Amino acid sequence: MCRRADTGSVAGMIEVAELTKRYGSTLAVDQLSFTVRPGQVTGFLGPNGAGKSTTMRTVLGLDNPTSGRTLVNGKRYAEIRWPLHEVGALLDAAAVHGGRRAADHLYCLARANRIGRARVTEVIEQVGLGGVARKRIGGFSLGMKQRLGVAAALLGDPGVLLFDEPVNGLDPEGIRWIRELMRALASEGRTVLVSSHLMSEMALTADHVLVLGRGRLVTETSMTDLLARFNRDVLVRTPRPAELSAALEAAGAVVLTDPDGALSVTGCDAVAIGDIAVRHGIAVHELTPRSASLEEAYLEITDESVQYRAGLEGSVR
Ligand SMILES: Nc1ncnc2c1ncn2[C@@H]1O[C@H](COP(=O)(O)OP(=O)(O)OP(=O)(O)O)[C@@H](O)[C@H]1O
Repeated sequence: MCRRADTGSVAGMIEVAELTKRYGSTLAVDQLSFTVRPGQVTGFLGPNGAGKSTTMRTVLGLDNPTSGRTLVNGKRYAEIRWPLHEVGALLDAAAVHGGRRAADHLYCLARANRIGRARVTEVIEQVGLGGVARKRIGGFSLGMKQRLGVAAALLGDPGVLLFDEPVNGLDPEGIRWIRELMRALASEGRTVLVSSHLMSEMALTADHVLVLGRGRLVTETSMTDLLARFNRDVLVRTPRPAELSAALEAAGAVVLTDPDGALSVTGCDAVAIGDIAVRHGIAVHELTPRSASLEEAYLEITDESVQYRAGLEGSVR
């Protein structure tokens, strides 16, 4: 069961406030603010180099902000007495000591956080590594290392979890396992923040989405709203295209005629198009709302951010 820190209304929350991180002349994160809430999977989306890992590393106290702050359960990471009990993370699964045995790696972490050996056995079983617990990590596949990383993240039964690109390099079975795990953790009331550069991946896992572009928050929305925003047009097939086009245009729609005679209609939804056709006594053989693919939608959003920034750089500053 999920343990909760006694921190009032901020329990289970990740708060990023006005976070800026520079590496020399590189502005990795730029005045970034958002809050991640419990009980849902929050997707942290953005192209490579957008600043997702840097933000996560800062939340986990592995990097210091240039300015601004990050809080978990209302505290800076460094102020959390037994961190694994409050926040678990899977960052770079490959970054483990290959000479160690899997169980010993987890015992070390457990001891440092006052966690008993029984819990180590429990998480090893939970992630499906029971059969290789005494084996050296050096011989593990990436998928097994990923499972070991997840075991480490779950060790203290934390209410807040961060996963950085967790499906990278996994086989289909491993990918499904990670997705189901994240959904299960959120349904237990935990806060789950997961980064990805793939919109299609997020569509299958996330309830809520933060989109990052060049270190800035480009958009924050529910996955349902994001999908709805990218309804593109309605495909209409009719034996009387010229008459239906005229009727639709008279109602304010924009109508394009495809080479095969089908109509692409914007500015009018499928229901309104159907009603107009009936009013004019025109038969309709197909009426299909079309939306941009998720990847197209994502490219459109992140592209907007690039243009916006280019515009800014060329203006008042
Ligand atoms: N330790 C570092 N030193 C110098 N520059 C860095 C460092 N870490 C990140 N950066 C730079 O900061 C920017 C943001 O990188 P970051 O890894 O946070 O992005 P990301 O969205 O996680 O992308 P990716 O999916 O490729 O990891 C990039 O330009 C990157 O090159």
